[in-house]
Amino acid sequence: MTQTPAGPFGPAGPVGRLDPDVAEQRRRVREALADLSPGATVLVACSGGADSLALAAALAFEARRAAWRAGAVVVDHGLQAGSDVVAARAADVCRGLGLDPVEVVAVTVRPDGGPEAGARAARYAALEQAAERHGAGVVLLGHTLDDQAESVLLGLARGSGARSLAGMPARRGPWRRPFLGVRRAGTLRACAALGLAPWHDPTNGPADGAADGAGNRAVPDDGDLPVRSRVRHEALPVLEDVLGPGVAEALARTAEQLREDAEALDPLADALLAAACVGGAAPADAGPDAGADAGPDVGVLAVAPAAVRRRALRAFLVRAGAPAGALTRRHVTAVDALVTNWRGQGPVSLPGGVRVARRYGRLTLASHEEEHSVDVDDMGQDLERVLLDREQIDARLAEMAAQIDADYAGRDLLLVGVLKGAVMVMADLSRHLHSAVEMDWMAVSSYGAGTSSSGVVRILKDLDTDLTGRHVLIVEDIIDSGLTLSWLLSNLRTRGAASVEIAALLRKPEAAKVDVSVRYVGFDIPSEFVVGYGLDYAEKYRNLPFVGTLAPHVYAD
Ligand SMILES: O=P(O)(O)OC[C@H]1O[C@H](OP(=O)(O)OP(=O)(O)O)[C@H](O)[C@@H]1O
Ligand code: HPA
Repeated sequence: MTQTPAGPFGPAGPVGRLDPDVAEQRRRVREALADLSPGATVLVACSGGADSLALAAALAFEARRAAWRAGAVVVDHGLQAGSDVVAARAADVCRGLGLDPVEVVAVTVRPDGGPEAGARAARYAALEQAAERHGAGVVLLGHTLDDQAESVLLGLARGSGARSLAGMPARRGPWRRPFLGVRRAGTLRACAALGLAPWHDPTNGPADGAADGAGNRAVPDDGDLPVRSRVRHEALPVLEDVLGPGVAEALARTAEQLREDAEALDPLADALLAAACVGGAAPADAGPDAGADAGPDVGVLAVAPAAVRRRALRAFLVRAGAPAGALTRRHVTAVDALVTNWRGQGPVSLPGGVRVARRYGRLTLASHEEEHSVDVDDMGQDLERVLLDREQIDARLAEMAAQIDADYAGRDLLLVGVLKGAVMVMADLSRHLHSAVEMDWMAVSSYGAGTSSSGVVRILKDLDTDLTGRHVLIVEDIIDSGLTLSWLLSNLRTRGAASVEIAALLRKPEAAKVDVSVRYVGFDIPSEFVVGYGLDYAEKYRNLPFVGTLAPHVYAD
């Protein structure tokens, strides 16, 4: 096929065989825009570097054939002296290619989050506005296979997840990247074949075609070459040398595979989050005054595969206001531990001032005032898992109190607490009662420092109150073997009480050695040794605000 020359920057190359790189790049643009109708407006983001210049040339050529209106936007980031001159020159080249409209947009780069991120944000915002101004539904970006490979390598080195390793998509919203399968060297060859002289960004290292596909200006790192540029010029060539050619292509393929995986997993994560949020206000719905908004149910999240659950958590955190770019795997792992490794830990602080706590079996957005009143972090190391959190306990005690109020209506009630374990239950249960009750205390012991009942109950402190004719309710933290309460029940019944009943927060049905009739039970729990909320191991852990099991190392010590 022969070409007609069309000026120094014209769409056609020198007369003769069509350059294979030019042909391939035009084909890629044609395929990327196959859905556009004649008359459609397309813009190309052009920095003047080889990638975006080759893309601009391919677009200009294809636009003529397909009768699209094709223009270019050159973003001047103002990060280097003379950047306006470089931008004006790039715009001239685009005009020379026959693109119209062509405009230079100067942007102010905000340094928050680093100059590179700031430049990217400013550039995309400017391109979006330009697309709107010109009625363009599509903006072409010149990222190449090398850009993709560099991103994947950087991501791998930083331990990123599949979402960021998946690199840049060929299409999202108005953005299209026709050159993701094109090597950077190919854009340089195409420019040479077309007689185009690309601009070389000095901060990008040795001359190779300069800024990346979307006109990204790399920003010097400690006065050194930017990291990305070093990956390009040092790391990738070394890898190709050691592993053989094709490393960049392989990395780009990895991105493609991970993108497919991410695309399959993201909807599953969205569905999981939606299911977990049923019954609670989604964080987005919560008003600004809400101290703690009901978030996803940990029970629903916990049974999901880790890959889906962690994605769902990430989505929850981003919706709650944590900036996606600042959320690392470490953050998500800490929140995941609230779901899968709950040891009563306090709220997790995240970027963007977001704080997530676990309350009432849900992840909630915690306000700063809402700290745990007891810092359990030291004791938390000794715990294996939380069996009942403080909210579950409190809710159950309120129910039990309502029942007790109803059952004893019109009668004077004497609560007998069994020291020491029942202190918390007595304090919280009695405060949920609406009638005026009396309290007395007994201290008995059957466990000492061990984890199983000796069966021998000793009275360490007896009651001060005469039980004759009294309605007595024994308040206990736990019924394990039942030996203590069985003994206590018969002891108190010999004292002339009108009635003696038991209210116990916990009961271990599988551990019962004797049958004890308990009128009010908070929770039946498995036959494991538990601590917290009054329950001790060798006198420790009584002050934990929840009930949990101890890690094996505690017993081993
Ligand atoms: O059903 P059982 O197997 O008899 O166990 C239950 C008893 O054990 C605990 O007391 P502990 O003797 O440990 O004394 P404490 O309350 O001072 O911790 C608990 O407070 C019960 O009173
Ligand atoms: O599981 C328990 N933990 C602490 N104290 C106890 N006393 C009886 N059972 C227990």
